[in-house]
Amino acid sequence: MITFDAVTKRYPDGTVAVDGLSLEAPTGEITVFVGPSGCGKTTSLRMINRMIDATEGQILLDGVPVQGIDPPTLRRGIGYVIQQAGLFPHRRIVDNVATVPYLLGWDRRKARARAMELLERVGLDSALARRYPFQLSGGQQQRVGVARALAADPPVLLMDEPFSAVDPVVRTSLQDELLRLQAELNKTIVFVTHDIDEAIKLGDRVAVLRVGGRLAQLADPKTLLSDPADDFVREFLGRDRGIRRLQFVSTAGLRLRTDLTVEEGFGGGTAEPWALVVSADGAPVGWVADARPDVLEPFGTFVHGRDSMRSALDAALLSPSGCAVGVDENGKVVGVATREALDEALAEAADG
Ligand SMILES: Nc1ncnc2c1ncn2[C@@H]1O[C@H](COP(=O)(O)OP(=O)(O)OP(=O)(O)O)[C@@H](O)[C@H]1O
Repeated sequence: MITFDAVTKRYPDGTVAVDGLSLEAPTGEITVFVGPSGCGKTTSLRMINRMIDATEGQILLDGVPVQGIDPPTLRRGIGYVIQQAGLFPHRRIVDNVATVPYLLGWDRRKARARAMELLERVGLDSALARRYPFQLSGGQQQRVGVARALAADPPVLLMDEPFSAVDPVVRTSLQDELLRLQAELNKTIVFVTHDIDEAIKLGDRVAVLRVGGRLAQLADPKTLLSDPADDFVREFLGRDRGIRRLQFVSTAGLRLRTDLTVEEGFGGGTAEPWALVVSADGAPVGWVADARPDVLEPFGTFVHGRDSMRSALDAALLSPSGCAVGVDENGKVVGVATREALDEALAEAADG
């Protein structure tokens, strides 16, 4: 656990970057620092590994003040990932990843074997190991950055806007990869971003900071969206807060109808204006309207019980029928969520 205890950082020119910050980043969880530019996120992060020293207050690592630990020893237990990866340009990828093991005096073979294992872990082809950083895409370089930070298996990982220099598609896959890795590794991660969506996706807990380095709110993402502490947090969360909150509402209780499907090739219809055509192996094929039985209309699916209400609503909006198709993990239709059922579930979500 990382504890900030009334931490203040005043730079020599008088700028107060962080002001009386107290919070805990629990072991094995991702704590995200988010806030507008200049609110002290990077300063707070760098005080953990003593790249910057606090002016007042203290930071404790599992109860031990970091101030009392010499920086090289401290940093051995703390991986650090920054924007644009910060790789050494003249070292091959494998040697970039093995940097810390080399510093720790591991023999070359063992360090390289560890690097190769990590490259695979972060989803990189082993053929890339012999390349130099400039021969990799931005997204691949970020993965190498993560692999390098994990090389000595540190219990703590500090990540400073690690994914903000890549395009949105790559960014999403890097975020997914981090969550997958974290499910296996259970590191104590402190992650800095200015992107509230990234914070909500990745954080077990999210600390919203305001300029001047003061904590505006510390909460899990669901609470943040449903119960922002004040106008600043509400504004920072953005306009579609209500919709985004639905990503934390399960579809397990969403009522499905099974009488709105027809088997492909059998023709006929249902008593309703719309019927969902389903293939012989159970996959959805398309919607047909009463009035135009020969035309297949588009559909949207969600995995019932696994995906969120946000996905179900999105699926409904993709189809002129206004209904969302519930499928199982194998993509087979389990039922249809009608507008009424979605309405009911949304009303419940609004109450809860
Ligand atoms: N070395 C320094 N000397 C003086 N002021 C500094 C120094 N480093 C940062 N600051 C100031 O401290 C405040 C917090 O900076 P910090 O980099 O921690 O913010 P941030 O939230 O990470 O910002 P961004 O999202 O723009 O990276 C800013 O006002 C910044 O200008």
